[in-house]
Amino acid sequence: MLDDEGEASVFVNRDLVEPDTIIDEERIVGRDDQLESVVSFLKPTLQGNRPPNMLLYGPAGTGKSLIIGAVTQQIIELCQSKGERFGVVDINCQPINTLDQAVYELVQTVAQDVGREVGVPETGVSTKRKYRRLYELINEHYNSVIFILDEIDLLVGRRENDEPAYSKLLYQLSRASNTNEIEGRVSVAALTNDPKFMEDIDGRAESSFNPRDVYFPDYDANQLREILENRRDAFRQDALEDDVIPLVAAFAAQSHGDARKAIDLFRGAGDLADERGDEVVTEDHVRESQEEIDKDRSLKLVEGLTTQKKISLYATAAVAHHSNRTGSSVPSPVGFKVYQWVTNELDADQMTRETYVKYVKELSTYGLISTSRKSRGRGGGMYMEFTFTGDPEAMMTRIVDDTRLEGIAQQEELLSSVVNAQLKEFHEE
Ligand SMILES: Nc1ncnc2c1ncn2[C@@H]1O[C@H](COP(=O)(O)OP(=O)(O)OP(=O)(O)O)[C@@H](O)[C@H]1O
Repeated sequence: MLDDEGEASVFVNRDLVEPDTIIDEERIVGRDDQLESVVSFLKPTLQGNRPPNMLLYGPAGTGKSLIIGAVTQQIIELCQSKGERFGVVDINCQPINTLDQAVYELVQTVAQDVGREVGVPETGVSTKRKYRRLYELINEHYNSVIFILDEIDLLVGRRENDEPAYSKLLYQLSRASNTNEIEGRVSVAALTNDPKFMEDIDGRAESSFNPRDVYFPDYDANQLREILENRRDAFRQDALEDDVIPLVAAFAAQSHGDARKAIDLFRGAGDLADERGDEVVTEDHVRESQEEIDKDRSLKLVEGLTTQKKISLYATAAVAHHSNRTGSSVPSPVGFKVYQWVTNELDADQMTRETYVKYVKELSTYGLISTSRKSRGRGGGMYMEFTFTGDPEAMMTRIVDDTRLEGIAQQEELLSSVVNAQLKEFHEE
């Protein structure tokens, strides 16, 4: 039974190992160059000039949000001391499907920051009106503004063959001060995991956005170790066995040097010790916690997906699994063809190719799939290539537990021949 005294915990400040906690600058490790670049790009704001736009790119968990967040926070404070208002309008594009929704999200973010009504309905009015409301709020409340668009590459929009939504948004926002729609100074910082993001941008958007690049490489095990050392005070002084931090860092370094994963594992090991009533976190807690994370990740992922995302993932895994070719990477055009075949068989709705690619790319944030962009050679255009980090067949089995896909699973041979016919066609084109 619960009692008043409660169990002693290995943590004294668990917040420090929560991924969304904003940390002080002295806890930031190994990002001096990036900090310096972002500071130098944004400095003109303090001198009354317009800063350049920026593209912050690099793999997940490498500090992009952290660095831009830390620098803009300082600028807010410095501006405040001069009686000026610097607006930081930060949105994550991952859950947003259309340009219209993105603009609405921007209006909402500003309205909340300045304590005003949103002032436009979410649906039933034009995107233009939403832009107008956005500019109105900004002009009334900020002297200068930065838009931070996280996971920008996932804002693709819905219409096939149309300019992607991210391209339109970047175009509009980055020219809003030239057209005097925003009276103060404006800059746009786009954050992405995709190193070749700019290749997909429309020429018009490219020239108005025209960003300065800041690259965020993976952390190595030493840097991860230092990041964790700097948060050691999340735990009671004597609560960590010596090998815990190096082991957590080593596990995280294996999965692409992602600091978020390191912090999650660090916290997970502590939680496990607490659950068991152990006073000290040991290597065993770390190993078990890592196993739990691996198991949970794919299970939770599949459970939480919408049917459309399940079908997209299933079709992609089917290509990887049934491919007779060496290597199990999946070219997105082939994955999409198989996705179309599966949706036809199921008589389910069919999304556009862009949406299919967006869904599969989203899965890379869970570390189950890695993505890279490929060229088909001269004039052949670009496509994404997906590679599963684990076993694609296990993934298919998980998804089939969703009853609607059982019918497909029973036609394994047919599925396999569809996959290989599509792969053949793709490679011969
Ligand atoms: N250099 C660092 N020093 C200390 N902590 C860090 C560092 N880099 C990242 N972290 C921590 O790791 C977590 C993930 O970092 P962040 O959100 O900035 O990554 P990101 O590059 O924006 O990733 P994503 O592309 O997934 O959004 C955060 O909790 C952050 O505090």
